[in-house]
Amino acid sequence: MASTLPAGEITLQQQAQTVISGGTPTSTSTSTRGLQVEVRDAVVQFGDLTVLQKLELSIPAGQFLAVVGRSGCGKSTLLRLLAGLEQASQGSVAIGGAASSGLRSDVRVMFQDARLLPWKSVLDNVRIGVPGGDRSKALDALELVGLADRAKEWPSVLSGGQRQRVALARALVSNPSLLLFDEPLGALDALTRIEMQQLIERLWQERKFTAVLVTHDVSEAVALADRVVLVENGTISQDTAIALARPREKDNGFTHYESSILNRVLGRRPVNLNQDGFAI
Ligand SMILES: Nc1ncnc2c1ncn2[C@@H]1O[C@H](COP(=O)(O)OP(=O)(O)OP(=O)(O)O)[C@@H](O)[C@H]1O
Repeated sequence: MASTLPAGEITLQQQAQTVISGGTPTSTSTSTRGLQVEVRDAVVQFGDLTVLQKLELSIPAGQFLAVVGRSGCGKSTLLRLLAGLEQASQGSVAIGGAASSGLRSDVRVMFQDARLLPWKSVLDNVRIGVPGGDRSKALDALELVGLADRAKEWPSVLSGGQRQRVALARALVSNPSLLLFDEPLGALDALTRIEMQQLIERLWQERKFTAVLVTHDVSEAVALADRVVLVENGTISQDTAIALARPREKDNGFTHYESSILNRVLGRRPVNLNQDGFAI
């Protein structure tokens, strides 16, 4: 039967076999090291629409990078390019020094919707992400996200935040070296969102994977990232290193970064802030 899905879309079952599992698992190693990412002159087009235009981006191993920008600017396209789900028509993408040619077992993606398989238990959803469906590793991953006691339940009885925790466990269970987050917290309430941010930050610090977070929320980007890049007109138009200690407080330094990036996203003139965080 011909597929009725739009181009580029994949079924839940295919996701289970590809994005979630990252292609054919090749390793059960528990040691994680972040992968370096190099994007050179990348062009991505959909028909007549050029979404990424000679984009250059270099991410050192282990860095936490956030990608912000207006809706439709190409953030998810960039993430999909790194995941091997899109191909550049020009330019190149190298992950860990190797030219990217599709899905890799050491790269995982976490999306805004948890994309759990409804006919599988919480535990079995996490087992999808690990070579051989290793039960004890899946339980360990559920423990990491605080949901080991829900292992036998169906995804349908979990809250939205709990489903995202399961998705995080599934992304982490094979110890990826590059974890790509596409607005994973966008649909969560404010408190759950902060808890999930703290969880992601803690796991990133412990596991030392390279993280790329696409988010609409500049505050979230400044809270989590070592560096925030703005995508505009198909390329990186602003690149800001966030020199703030962790865990980050919403103090004047935080507000300074947040306003400067937000003003640029919105195309406003730069605002200088006094030491109390007020515009001058
Ligand atoms: N598979 C596709 N086929 C055709 N057009 C596409 C495809 N994927 C993305 N686009 C188009 O590319 C542009 C960038 O989309 P993308 O999802 O990368 O933006 P975004 O910055 O992530 O947006 P948002 O913040 O709203 O999620 C949009 O105009 C979108 O319609």
